[in-house]
Amino acid sequence: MQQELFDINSLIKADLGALSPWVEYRPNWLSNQSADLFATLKAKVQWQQPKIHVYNKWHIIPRMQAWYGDEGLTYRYSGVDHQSVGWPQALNTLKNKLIEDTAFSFNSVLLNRYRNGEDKMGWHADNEAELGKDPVVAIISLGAAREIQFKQLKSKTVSSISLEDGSLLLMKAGMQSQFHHQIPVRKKCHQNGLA
Ligand SMILES: O=C(O)CCC(=O)C(=O)O
Ligand SMILES: [Fe+2]
Repeated sequence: MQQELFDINSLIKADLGALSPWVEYRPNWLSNQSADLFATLKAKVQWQQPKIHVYNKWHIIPRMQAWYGDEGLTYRYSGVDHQSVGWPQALNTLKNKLIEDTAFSFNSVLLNRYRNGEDKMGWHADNEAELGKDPVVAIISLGAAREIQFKQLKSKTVSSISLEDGSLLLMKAGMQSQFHHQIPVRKKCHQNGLA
């Protein structure tokens, strides 16, 4: 049976602002499974820290990453083509639960591991051609809570949501063309987070 996603309006009234038609947030989506999943992913995933070329300089990305997708898929991120080798079991189970609960389809996942509050991701939209036009993007968070900020490009309004351990955030169709998002530095956070 398809579960109703929580309406973000009823949960984060103060910060919601311009976001309400575009995102849905379910704080305890993984109930008590998040610690096991986090431990499995930390141990089993081949975490990488690629270098990217920006404004004529090479930078090592300020977080760890790994990508998985349906077999045969190629995905370009951080300037490198990644060829899919299929889904590890833990991620396949998670993907199936996501598809069942949201009734959207998902073909790949980018794992981002923030080792502490200094690790971050800058302003961007998830608008790579491989994701298709107006993609629906889900963010599943594990470990230490980190803030995600959304900037509406037209109004420049910035809204934020705390991504709690075990939460699911859905960015719905159309969002990527109207907002950018980022995971800013949080110097007081000394723990691991993964999304
Ligand atoms: O780590 C997150 O919560 C967001 C990551 C993100 O925006 C991305 O991978 O495109
Ligand atoms: Fe993103």
